[in-house]
Amino acid sequence: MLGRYLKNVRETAPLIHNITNYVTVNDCANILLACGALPVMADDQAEAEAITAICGGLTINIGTLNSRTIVSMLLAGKKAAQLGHPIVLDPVGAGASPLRTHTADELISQLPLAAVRGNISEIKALSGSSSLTHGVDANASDKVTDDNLWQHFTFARKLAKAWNTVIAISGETDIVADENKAFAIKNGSALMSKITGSGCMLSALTTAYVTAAKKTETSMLEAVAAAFCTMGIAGENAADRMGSLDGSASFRNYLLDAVFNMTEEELDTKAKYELVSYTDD
Ligand SMILES: Nc1ncnc2c1ncn2[C@@H]1O[C@H](COP(=O)(O)OP(=O)(O)O)[C@@H](O)[C@H]1O
Ligand SMILES: Cc1ncsc1CCOP(=O)(O)O
Ligand SMILES: [Mg+2]
Repeated sequence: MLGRYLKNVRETAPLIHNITNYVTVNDCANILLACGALPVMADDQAEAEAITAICGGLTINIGTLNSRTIVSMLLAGKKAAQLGHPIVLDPVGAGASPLRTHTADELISQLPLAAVRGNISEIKALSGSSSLTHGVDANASDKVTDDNLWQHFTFARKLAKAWNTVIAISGETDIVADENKAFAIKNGSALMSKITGSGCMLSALTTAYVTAAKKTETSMLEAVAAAFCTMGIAGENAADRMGSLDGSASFRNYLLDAVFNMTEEELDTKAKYELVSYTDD
């Protein structure tokens, strides 16, 4: 059932505006091209609104935020909201410094977000729960496991309701939730945490999928889950390709190749998830 969301991306080829960090910007542009979308990176306040206006969706990634780009994020976000374009926020490093946490809080309170995609420590830091973000990586003590899965479903659901968005938490087990339903996704490879950018790429991919979902009037929640399964399956396929002399640089290339070569059928058959619908309040 998720394969059609990849088809939607390839058929609509959405142009995505990314205000993102200078560490992984090239990977984000390439993964958008690999899935069938088109990227444009633009973070100057003099053009942020104009670029947003010609695009279909917006990614805001605070990975290397600064006082200049924060203004651009808000300008582009407000323009996107005015035009009804989906916005995905990646709160990279929220919890690691007051600037990151306060900026992410401000973006969440001022913008209508289609999804907030972060690792568990970033999302916990923004929820007000205690969390020790490990720089831009999740802290091992925050990990989602089979034993605490239901606690995290409840946590994500409450936050989705409070922020009126899809909460998309990545890790070995991903959680993608709105206030009514939640996916627990088990695709992926441990090698994905050995490269920088797997989370940023996933956020850009998520923007492509939700923008295509908006254009085709399909489900936002399922679109985010489809982006997560695409990334996870791509990680598995890339890991399968690793030779004896391959390391993290090859893995990064194989990951892009795997998204480029992903088929709708593969997404349907290899996606590993549990879908929970809530019946109570
Ligand atoms: N140990 C793991 N096993 C399987 N997949 C993983 C693992 N760690 C991360 N991933 C995958 O890597 C991608 C990025 O997630 P994550 O590392 O949590 O983001 P970030 O880089 O923002 O911290 C997601 O698709 C996630 O499912
Ligand atoms: C290392 C680093 N520092 C600032 S942004 C960034 C990239 C983070 O990328 P990801 O969250 O996808 O690993
Ligand atoms: Mg990240």
